[in-house]
Amino acid sequence: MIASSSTQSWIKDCSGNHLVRVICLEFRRGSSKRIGSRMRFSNALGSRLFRWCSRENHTSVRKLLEVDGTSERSKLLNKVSVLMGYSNTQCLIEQERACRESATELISVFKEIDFQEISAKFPCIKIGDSSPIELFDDSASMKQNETVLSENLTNFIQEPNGNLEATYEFSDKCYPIGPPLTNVDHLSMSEESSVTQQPFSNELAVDSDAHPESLADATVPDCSILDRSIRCLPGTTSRQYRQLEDGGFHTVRKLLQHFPRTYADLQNPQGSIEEGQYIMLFGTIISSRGVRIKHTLGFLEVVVSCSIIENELSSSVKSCNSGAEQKKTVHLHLKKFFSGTRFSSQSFLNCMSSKYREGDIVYVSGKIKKALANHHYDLKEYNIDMLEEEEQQCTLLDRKPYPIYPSKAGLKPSLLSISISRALKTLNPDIDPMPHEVLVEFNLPNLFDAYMGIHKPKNLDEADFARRRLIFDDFFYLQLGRLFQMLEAVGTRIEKEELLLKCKNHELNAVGDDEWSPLARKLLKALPYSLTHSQLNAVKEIMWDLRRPVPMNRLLQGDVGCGKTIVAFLACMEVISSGFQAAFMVPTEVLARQHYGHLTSLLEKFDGDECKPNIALLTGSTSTRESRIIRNGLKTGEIVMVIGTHSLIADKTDFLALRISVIDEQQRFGVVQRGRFNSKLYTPSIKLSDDDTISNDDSDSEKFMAPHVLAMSATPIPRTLALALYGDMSLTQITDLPPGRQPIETFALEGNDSGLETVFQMMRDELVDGGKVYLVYPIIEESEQLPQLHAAKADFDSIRQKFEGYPCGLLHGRMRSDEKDGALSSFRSGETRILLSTQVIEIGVDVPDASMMVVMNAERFGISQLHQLRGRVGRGERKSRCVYLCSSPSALPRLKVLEKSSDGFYLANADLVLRGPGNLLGKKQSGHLPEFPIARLEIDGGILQEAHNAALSVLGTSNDLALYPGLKVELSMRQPLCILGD
Ligand SMILES: Nc1ncnc2c1ncn2[C@@H]1O[C@H](COP(=O)(O)OP(=O)(O)OP(=O)(O)O)[C@@H](O)[C@H]1O
Repeated sequence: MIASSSTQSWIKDCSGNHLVRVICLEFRRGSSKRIGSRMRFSNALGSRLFRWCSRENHTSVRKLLEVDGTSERSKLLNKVSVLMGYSNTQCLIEQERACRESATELISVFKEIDFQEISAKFPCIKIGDSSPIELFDDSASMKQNETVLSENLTNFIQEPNGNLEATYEFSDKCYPIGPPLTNVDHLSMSEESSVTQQPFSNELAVDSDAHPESLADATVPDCSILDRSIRCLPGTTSRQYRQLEDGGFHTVRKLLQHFPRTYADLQNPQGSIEEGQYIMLFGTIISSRGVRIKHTLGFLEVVVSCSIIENELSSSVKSCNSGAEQKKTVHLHLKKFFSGTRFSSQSFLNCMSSKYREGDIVYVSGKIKKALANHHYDLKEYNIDMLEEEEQQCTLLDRKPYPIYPSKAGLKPSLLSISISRALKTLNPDIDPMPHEVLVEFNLPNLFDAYMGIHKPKNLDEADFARRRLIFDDFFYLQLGRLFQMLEAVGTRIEKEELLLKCKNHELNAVGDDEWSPLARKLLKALPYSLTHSQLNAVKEIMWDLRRPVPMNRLLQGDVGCGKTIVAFLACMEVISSGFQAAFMVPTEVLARQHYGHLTSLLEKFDGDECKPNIALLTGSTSTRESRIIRNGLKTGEIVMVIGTHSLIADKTDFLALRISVIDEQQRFGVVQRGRFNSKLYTPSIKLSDDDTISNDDSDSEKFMAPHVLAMSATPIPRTLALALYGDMSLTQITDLPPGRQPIETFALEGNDSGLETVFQMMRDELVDGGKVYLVYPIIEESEQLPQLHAAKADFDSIRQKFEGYPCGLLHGRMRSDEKDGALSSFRSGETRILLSTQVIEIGVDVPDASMMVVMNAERFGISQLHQLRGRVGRGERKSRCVYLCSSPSALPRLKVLEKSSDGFYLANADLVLRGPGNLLGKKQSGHLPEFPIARLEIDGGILQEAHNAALSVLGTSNDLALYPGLKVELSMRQPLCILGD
């Protein structure tokens, strides 16, 4: 071992005496501590030396000191001793012992060091700072630690009764994160030493069972503790940090939000054990051995002894007799085989078996493979969780539920469990940013108790209570973020309060139809029907919103065919009447044309030409010339309303004074697309006409405003889902259907030959009766991969032949838009009586006298989608029928749900439960649905509503959250933009 003389002198000069102290202490530790801690201290020493060396650029020393994770601690000490001029560690120790035997002597030597001189010479070296640098990478907390440590050291030097070992012990271990250190900062030395006398950080941090109040003095309230790096967790090795970080657990919060998938019952189950049975038992390791079978094969066998209660019958009989529970002991043999020369070596196997010590309490789960002998069983597919910490063993004895964690990113559940326990110990009881009144109002535990309760419950009720709080948080911050953003867009405090009031009380705000603008009243008059009760209420509510200077953000929701379109048209007329423009965006061209046709036909019925608004249709297939003219008209204000597809939000489409944007089938547009309308600002002072019946006096001060947004959803999303998705939107629901509608008779049949024949007969009857039939297909052309699927194009000829005399049409997404338009208008006019189509008709197609629908391969569609399709019939007064054909009988039970109910909300809930919320919206949309770590929308809707109310009341108290800085920080940590799904 060679080291340059300059290096040797550097080491000697800079810190020789200090290193001697360290080596002595390390050496003493070596004879008293367990392997794990020895390694940790070695690493700390090594890392510190590395740091010194690299800062001084002593590459030769760095090389010399290179130690891998498995190096012996003594090797490292030897290397350092040699560098310092001793022949080995033993020699160093002996020489040192001769002159400094006691700790007092060590102190006096330590005091002899001229720290100032050394610090001046080597500013990079913090004398006495033995913090485990490698274990931290949070630079902020590092700096804090360094300051505290150097202060501590200075204090220590000045403190005559200081104890070097205590200081070393204090500084060498990991530190509790941020806040406690700040506290230490304030402590006088005597107070501090009383803390540091204890073994580190587990004691400094919170005892899991301690009462919060008792800890309040020891910690500084700080919820940011949750977002500290996991590198602050005490007792974790560098390797474990790396593993955890690789698994995505970068922060304490991430760890704590890894919730148990279940809790094991501490009572080993009653009853007998049988082959093939899956068991979960607590037990004690009674032996562990590594056996080498041959050159390349070996195995590890751990035998666990578990005590179980005899089966119920015998137990009750015996307990009657003896008055005590009858227990029997079973032995589980857990074998793991290793192949390859390296892994079958005896030393490797011994090393593996040493991990399982006799007497250790473990939790074993797995499948009984076979009985080896009486009460001895071989286990397969097993998992073994070591209950390493005393606390966990207490849990066992106290019969508390034992949390079982799902593994993640290949991390062992046991590592996760231990790390979570460590994370819990670093928590303060006052990490909770939630206002106390919210906790009281909604009967919730505080966050500290919730984390404790979910990870270390005393009983299942406590776990449940904790879960409720954590679900509440998931929803609360989502709602708070959305509402907060909504308020941000509004100017004054009064407006904000008004907006919040509106969110709370729907019924308060409405404008009677006698107060509507002339255009809206004219449209109402032109309708061949009168509005239903809920249509009327919806319009009144929207009109109220339109008269306010703040942008409306409203979701109009209603079942298929309930008549949402006319509500939106009336809102547009109101805005146009006051001299502004309206945009109506739909997801498909077919729908855009249909709405355009519908509105123009209504406008034709207006008395007098002079007041007819100028409306336009702008879609992807509008010719360049025509779209240029339309865009120009919108820019100059000549065109007051445009109906179209995505082209409406294109950058080149500019409006002079866009005041409302209606978005039909809004869940088909992303949040970003919806938001793009907001960038099409308008100036309230610019109006297209002088006919201003709406007072805008109060908005004079505003230069620009975002347009009102009226989103419509034909997919009946359950209220909970709507709230989660659009918590920032006011919700209006149309709950009734136009009068005269008859329930659609629905049948779910197997699409075999006889099923098909039955359906064709039904079709014939319908056509003879003057009806029109939709035939819906899952695909356009036949597929070799999916031969069981019927295809629209492939079936066209055979259907035409089968129903001779009844003209057929074809409609699918690959047709040109004029062809699609032609197919639909032929069907509408009755020129064709059968329309073979793909699901392009699912959205909004309105042919009121279509009276029958047959859906081929219905198993390919979701329940909500099938309900939506079915909504294409039964839109008039004619009795309608819908048949779902499926290719396999196994799909029938699911389809039968549709036979029983035509309530879109009920079906959407059923779909939500069956498929999960993400799927309900389709792949493309599920990105906009927030992911909740613990909550499930399907079942936790009630808590979502409470969280929504809580968010409203918090913002009602403090619009900008100025009174709740903790909540604001928490909100920013939870990144509301991600929550929004963008
Ligand atoms: N109050 C009413 N009385 C009678 N018919 C009505 C009434 N309101 C709307 N309708 C008619 O009901 C049909 C369906 O209306 P509309 O297309 O607006 O429904 P929707 O809610 O948009 O449904 P979808 O979700 O299918 O698009 C239309 O033909 C419309 O003219």
